[in-house]
Amino acid sequence: MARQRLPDLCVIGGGAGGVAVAEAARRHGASVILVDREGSGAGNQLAGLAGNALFRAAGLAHDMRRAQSFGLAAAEPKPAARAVFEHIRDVVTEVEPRAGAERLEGLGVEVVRGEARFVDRRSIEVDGAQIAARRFVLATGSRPFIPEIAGLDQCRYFTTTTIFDNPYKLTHLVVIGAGRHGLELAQAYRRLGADVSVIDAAKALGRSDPELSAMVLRQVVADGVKLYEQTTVRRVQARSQGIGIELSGPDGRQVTLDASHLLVATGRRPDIETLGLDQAGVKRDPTRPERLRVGDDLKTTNRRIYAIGDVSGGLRYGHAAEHQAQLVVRNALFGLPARYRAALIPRLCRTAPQLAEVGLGEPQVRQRRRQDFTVTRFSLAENDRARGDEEGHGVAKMITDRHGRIVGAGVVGAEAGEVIALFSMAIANGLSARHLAGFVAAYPSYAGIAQHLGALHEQQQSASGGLTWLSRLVRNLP
Ligand SMILES: Cc1cc2nc3c(=O)[nH]c(=O)nc-3n(C[C@H](O)[C@H](O)[C@H](O)COP(=O)(O)OP(=O)(O)OC[C@H]3O[C@@H](n4cnc5c(N)ncnc54)[C@H](O)[C@@H]3O)c2cc1C
Ligand SMILES: NC(=O)c1ccc[n+]([C@@H]2O[C@H](COP(=O)([O-])OP(=O)(O)OC[C@H]3O[C@@H](n4cnc5c(N)ncnc54)[C@H](O)[C@@H]3O)[C@@H](O)[C@H]2O)c1
Repeated sequence: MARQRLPDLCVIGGGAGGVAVAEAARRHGASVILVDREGSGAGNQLAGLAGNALFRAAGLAHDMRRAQSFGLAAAEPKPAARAVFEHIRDVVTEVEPRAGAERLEGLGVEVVRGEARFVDRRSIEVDGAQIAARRFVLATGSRPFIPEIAGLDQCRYFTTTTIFDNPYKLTHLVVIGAGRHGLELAQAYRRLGADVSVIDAAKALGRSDPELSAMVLRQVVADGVKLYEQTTVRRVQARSQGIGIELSGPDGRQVTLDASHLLVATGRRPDIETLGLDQAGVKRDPTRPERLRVGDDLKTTNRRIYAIGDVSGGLRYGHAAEHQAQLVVRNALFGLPARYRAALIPRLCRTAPQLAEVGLGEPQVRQRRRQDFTVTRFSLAENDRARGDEEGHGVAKMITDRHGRIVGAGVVGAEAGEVIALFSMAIANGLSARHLAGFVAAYPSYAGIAQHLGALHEQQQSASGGLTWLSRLVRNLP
């Protein structure tokens, strides 16, 4: 057995979260070993980047078709599957080195390629070599969850990551799972010319505020995606040409779809099975054993081992993993308190229109004591930038507590992912609607939506009594 090493931190997994921990810890002078089974330091984040390139191509195709609304001749984009695939590959290849092992090594991180497995509470084994460390950070991400569907194991199907490796034309893409990933991809491939059907056993975009998700679903269906909700996939069958997919609808009606390709987008699960966690004393969540038991301080049941990013079982976003990385480094290196607040993490669905949410939504508020909260709404048709861009179909909602403090927001519309950042910052800093009303956004801009919501809230509060006595007093002054 090779000699043991004892760094300050050993990070397992070199994706979004692991790389962020390693970088931050090195900046503070800590010794860091990062172990990754691919050795690349890329993880699933490149899938996000590939998605972005695909959605941009799909957005352009859509704009070409609707160019007439802007006084230009509309044109059918004639997408070429291979050219779109090459575009996506080029974007990823350009960014990849920034996440790569060489850059980390340049920063002084020791990168070890291999599969990590705990041998006891303080050490792992990688390819026969043992590494003990003062602290470990689990950042192994997640893997696709593949449901048990009769015949699925006999079929070729894409997952939300492998679909980007496909250079061929998708004639009829059937997507199982209408969560965020399934719908984003369904709409994009539809706009790039494929026939697309999406099936969900429950409600499409069921994690989001239904009022907001309904606006997205309307557009996705208007684009020509066929949506089957509350529908079970009974069996899939590989045929000499394509795949047959047998469905059973909410009314018990049976339908068979003829697909050229199948995408399984039924969610993901933390990647923990091969880590030997029992040896390390890291326990699973008893109510959801596919997850770890992780506290707000991001520590597992072994206090020397943290879990961040997808493997921690919370919101699965690159920015969540990076935020958690900063908290862990503060705690592990300096003993500073770290408390992860999921309420600060923007949740973005990159359909068109985009759907972005942060903190509490209206459905959660309704479940709580509703009188303690105010929901302020603003139609994007009132925002001159959205109107000018022909993007007026949308709505923004802000949730405030009884002191006017912002506790949540949701936006459907163009650039929703940018607008939501203002609300995320407001929540992080305990700001209230008054602060939003008082900031100045450029005209015309989508950022103005946040300012308008703040101003609306203030007007509504003053109309309901708060400031009326003051205005009466001022009017009566000589
Ligand atoms: C298709 C797709 C699109 C997405 N789009 C977005 C987006 O637009 N915006 C966004 O914020 N998020 C997006 N996400 C989510 C985002 O990619 C993840 O939340 C993020 O990458 C999580 O970071 P992580 O560090 O937890 O895991 P990852 O980035 O997945 O990294 C995990 C790493 O751990 C390694 N590993 C696993 N097990 C072991 C082991 N035993 N030993 C050694 N190494 C191991 C893996 O090789 C991998 O490199 C997307 C995800 C997918 C799948
Ligand atoms: N508001 C939010 O909290 C929010 C919003 C969007 C995205 N997100 C994040 O994005 C992550 C990834 O989203 P995702 O789309 O990969 O997963 P997901 O879990 O959100 O969606 C998976 C979908 O697949 C469906 N499904 C599962 N098994 C099925 C089956 N056998 N047949 C048919 N349908 C089936 C589910 O009903 C669900 O709608 C989420 O886990 C979450 O972290 C969160």
